[in-house]
Amino acid sequence: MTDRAMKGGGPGKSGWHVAVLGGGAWGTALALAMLRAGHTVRLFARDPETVAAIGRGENPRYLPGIAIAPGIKATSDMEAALTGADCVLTVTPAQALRATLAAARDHMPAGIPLVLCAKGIERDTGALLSAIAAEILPPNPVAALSGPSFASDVARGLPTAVVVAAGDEALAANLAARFSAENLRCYSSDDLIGVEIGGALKNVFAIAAGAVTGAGLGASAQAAMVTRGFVELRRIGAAFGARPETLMGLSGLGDLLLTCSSAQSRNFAYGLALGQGKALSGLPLAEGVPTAAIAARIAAEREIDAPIIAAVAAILDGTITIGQAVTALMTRPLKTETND
Ligand SMILES: NC(=O)C1=CN([C@@H]2O[C@H](COP(=O)(O)OP(=O)(O)OC[C@H]3O[C@@H](n4cnc5c(N)ncnc54)[C@H](OP(=O)(O)O)[C@@H]3O)[C@@H](O)[C@H]2O)C=CC1
Ligand SMILES: O=C(CO)COP(=O)(O)O
Repeated sequence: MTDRAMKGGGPGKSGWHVAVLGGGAWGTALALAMLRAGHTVRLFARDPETVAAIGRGENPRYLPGIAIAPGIKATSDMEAALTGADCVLTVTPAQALRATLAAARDHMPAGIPLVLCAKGIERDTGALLSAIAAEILPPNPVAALSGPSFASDVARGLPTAVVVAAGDEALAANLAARFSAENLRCYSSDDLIGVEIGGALKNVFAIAAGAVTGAGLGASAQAAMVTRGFVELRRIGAAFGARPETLMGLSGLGDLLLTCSSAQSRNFAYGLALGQGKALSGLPLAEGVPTAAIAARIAAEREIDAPIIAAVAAILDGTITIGQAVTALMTRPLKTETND
């Protein structure tokens, strides 16, 4: 761990200056969580209206009805957000991470940890977010924060558990200790890739779960899809070098349970609309849409058996209907149940 990444570490932690990049639902919720954990927080939002709203103590576009504490200083000035930061949380969508880091690069303090909080795989390249960070900001150690955590729950201070992962175990433990607060319990992990894969792929199955519900396919189909989807998640995880036990944890099974069972999930809600044949334009961010396409490509290229991911990708690009996908999945050759 670098000196900057360790600064002020150890028992009796002192507050950090935390920069949060992204003024959407999750960025705002994490800013509140960081404040509660005893840090000073600057939040970068590219939209001046969001900055002004946070200044008034609200973010009605992304977290309606939730009061934003005055301690959160919002700005559209990247340099002002990053100057003097001890740690940066990147909370723009996965497909925007490259642009966010490029905009931050010239102002990023050397050696401070970057904590990736988006969930996805880059659509065009197949890169995990940690690989993008390492490419654009090689001097900064990288971590990821993931797990079952709806922004509105965290913003309200409801009890939530997440996992903070970094290749450097000591960094992960330091970040987890610093981010934890009364109602935010952060576990640590040194399986960065496992935690990233779990968070990214669960979104694809959350879309599928919403579609199963929306199309009225029944609770049995739902359970079968989530179970077999989890097998696919672990197969792709294994191909990336994720540890199987990581995927049994919060960022994997935990996040699947949450987002495959609740219309509060935007990915589930997207699938629900799809299953009901409703319009999809104008729906909130559904990270599983680009991730389904690239995950299907990765699975095909690496010859990983992932028929549900392939079906979700094909439904989303309009190649097949939900009905055709169900028929294809139900009529695959019978086989022994293998769960790996
Ligand atoms: N919401 C949740 O419950 C959780 C979300 N996450 C993950 O966090 C990530 C962000 O999600 P969330 O905050 O909910 O999304 P939102 O849609 O609520 O907010 C996205 C934010 O990113 C900004 N943004 C979008 N595109 C760009 C860009 N190209 N450059 C700079 N800023 C951009 C938006 O700015 P603008 O308003 O100007 O468009 C907005 O501030 C996702 O990967 C999601 O999976 C993880 C856990 C929980
Ligand atoms: O990742 C999340 C909760 O852990 C949020 O899920 P959605 O992006 O589907 O709302």
